[in-house]
Parts: sequence; structure tokens; C-alpha cells
Amino acid sequence: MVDSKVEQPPAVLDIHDMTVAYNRRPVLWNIDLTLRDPGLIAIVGPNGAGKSTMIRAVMGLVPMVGGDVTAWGNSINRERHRIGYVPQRGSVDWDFPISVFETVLMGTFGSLGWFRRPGRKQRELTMQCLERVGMQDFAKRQIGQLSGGQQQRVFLARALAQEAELYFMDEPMAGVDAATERIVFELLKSLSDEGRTIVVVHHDLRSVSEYFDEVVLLNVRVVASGPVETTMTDANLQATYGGRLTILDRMAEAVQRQVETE
Ligand SMILES: Nc1ncnc2c1ncn2[C@@H]1O[C@H](COP(=O)(O)OP(=O)(O)OP(=O)(O)O)[C@@H](O)[C@H]1O
Repeated sequence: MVDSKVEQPPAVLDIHDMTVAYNRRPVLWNIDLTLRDPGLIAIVGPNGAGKSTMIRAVMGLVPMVGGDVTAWGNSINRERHRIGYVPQRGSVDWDFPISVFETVLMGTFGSLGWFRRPGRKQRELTMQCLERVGMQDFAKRQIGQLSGGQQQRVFLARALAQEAELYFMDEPMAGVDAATERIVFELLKSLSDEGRTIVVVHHDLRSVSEYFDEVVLLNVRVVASGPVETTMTDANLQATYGGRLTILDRMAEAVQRQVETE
């Protein structure tokens, strides 16, 4: 029983009754989700389930039809400066003429305030972040001249430079090789060990239990959410993905997809 006299600290993120529609067609319906503790949280669901839309709506990039979102007990708009976002690689214009260094430096702008230019502190932080993702030697390179995995690492470095407490990342592992995937996850783990909350749209069901503390199973609605072991049940996966698929089928499918991309 919960003792009502013991006050709980406000949740890191609280989504209440969120509905999002494109052209009047709802793609997310009455989403309720509370993330109380820091850690690594995967959002999992089939193609078109609304995973990207959910984090884009939380970031204020897509309007909500209804509902509200708070972070640390305040309106999310008031807390934007504490929140970082790593978009899907495919949604970015990589031909934009900007160097790796400048891209990461932009991550520090949020802490600068209006009209202030980045100084030595921000430049040093930028280099440190590039070193953390092993991209320091590419600082002067244009972002369009990087491989997919390198672009992904630069985006992570930019997120690190934000020094946010809550991150939303849209498939940071998409199209990267196994070595880069490891680097990315080690980085995410170290962020969560520092007490941050990282919400990741993730496709590979095989690695959910290996990497994540909690999982949100999404398909237009939140089917289930909570600790990975108790949430990734066959029944919940069937409810999320439909059909008769069990976790073993999903794993086999994921393995097959991996083989095809290699
Ligand atoms: N800008 C848009 N205009 C209209 N419909 C959209 C738009 N963006 C997404 N949708 C639709 O909204 C639904 C949810 O899309 P979303 O990209 O959020 O799904 P997802 O779970 O991230 O999918 P995936 O795993 O394929 O990346 C899909 O049916 C998609 O076609």
C-alpha cells in the first residue's frame, strides 16, 4: 500500500491522455506513460505504430490533439532546456554545409542564452564530446562526407554537448555496424549511470533485454510498459505486434533482418 503521507518526487516524464493525429487520422490514442526513474528506456512496436510521432509530439515538433505532458512536475515547455533530442538520421539534410565541429558546438547553444556567442568553454566541451564518440579526428569534415555510423556518432556528440537530463533518441542504432552499436550503447549506459533518463526508439527486439532497463510496447496505444523482464511477455508482444507471433518468432525475424543488412 502506498503511504499517502510520503511525498514522491515528481516523475521525470508524465504523459497524460495524449492523442496525436495526422490529417485527422489518430496515430496515437490516449497515451498514458509515466517514467519515474532515470535509466535506459526502449520504445518498441511495429512499423507505423507511432513511435517517432510519440517522441516528436513530446518534443513539441508535432501538435497534440489532446492531452498534456509534464517533465519534473512542470509543463514540458518550461523544461525544454533540460531535454535533448536525437532525430532519425533519415530526417536530416546531410547536404547542409556545416562541419562536424559546428554541428556539435550547436548542442551547447541551449546553455548559452540569447545573443551570447560560444567561447572557449563551449569549444572545449565540443572536443570532449567528439572524443567520447571517437570522432575527434573528423572535426573539420563536412557532415555530408561521413558514413551513416559516423553521422550517428556526431549526432550523439551533439546530444552530449547539450548536457541534458532527459534524452529522446529516434533509432540511434539504425544502419550502424556492430562495433558502432556497442559504442553507442556504452555511451547511453554511461549517461544513465550519471542519473539521466534516455528514451530510445528501438527496433531490435533481441537486444532490448541486453541493453535496456525498461520497455514501452507501443501500437497506437501503450500496450504495456515497465521493467523489461516482466513486460516483454509473449502475451504483450502478441498484443503489440498482432497475429500469433511469439518472442521467438520476433527474434528470428530480427536475426533475419540483421543478416539481410550485413
Ligand atoms: N507527417 C506525416 N503526415 C501524415 N502521416 C504521417 C506523418 N508522419 C507519420 N505518419 C503516419 O503516422 C503513423 C505513425 O508513424 P511513425 O513514424 O510515428 O511510426 P513509427 O512507429 O516510428 O514507424 P517506423 O517503425 O516505421 O519508423 C504511420 O501510419 C505514418 O504513416
